[in-house]
Amino acid sequence: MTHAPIAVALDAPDLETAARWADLVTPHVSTVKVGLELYLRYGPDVIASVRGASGVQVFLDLKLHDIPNTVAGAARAVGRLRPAFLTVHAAGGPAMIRAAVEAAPHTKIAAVTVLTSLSESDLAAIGMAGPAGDAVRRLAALSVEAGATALVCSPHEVAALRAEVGPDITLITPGVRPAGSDTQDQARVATPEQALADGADLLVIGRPITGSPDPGAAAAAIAATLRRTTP
Ligand SMILES: O=C(O)c1cc(=O)[nH]c(=O)n1[C@@H]1O[C@H](COP(=O)(O)O)[C@@H](O)[C@H]1O
Repeated sequence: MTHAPIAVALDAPDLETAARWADLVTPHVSTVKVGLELYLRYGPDVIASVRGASGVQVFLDLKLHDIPNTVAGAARAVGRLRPAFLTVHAAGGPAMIRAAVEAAPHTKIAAVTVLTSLSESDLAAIGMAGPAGDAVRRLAALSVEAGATALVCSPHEVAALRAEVGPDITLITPGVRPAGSDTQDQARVATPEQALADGADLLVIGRPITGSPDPGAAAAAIAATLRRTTP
């Protein structure tokens, strides 16, 4: 059975829970994602714990955002753990993105464009020129120019970005919710089927899977809907 192009966000309060979720979902998905909550609590050891025996691909989501020299040092430090992806904020600018790319040559640097939790009115409040689609395209173009080989955007922008950046850039979409499920703190959302049909390569899904009483079954169910979407 092929693994669905899903990165399960292991946003757990403790390592035991994260490792259990990882064990349950890895038969069904390609990737597990370690974010700030786990990494700040447990540090590098968390990567080996969630990779487990399966050797599943690990996405390290630290959303680095600092001056280029500091980001280079941070990317070098975690690049040794060989995550498949490492996130940086595209708003850190081209020199920062390039510094991360050069410091972690074995990892795909994924530039986060506009957080999926932000609405048009949030963009206005922080003084970012919108609409969101335009901001995402602007940030994506400068990220790719700076050497990023992956981009994080919402499912709303993925079709336009695919047309803009071509087939070789990995497009990653959080803000994914199965039809009828709670959007929680996400603002720009779509279903897994829609995100995939619009050109996403990897769907980041957390609580719809990990909040389920049976995360393995939830991951398998979403994976099955994606198999029906793929031509
Ligand atoms: O970089 C990310 O993964 C990310 C970027 C973004 O714009 N929005 C976003 O939700 N994420 C992450 O994707 C995951 C979404 O989780 P759920 O909302 O529970 O599906 C969380 O771990 C977020 O940190």
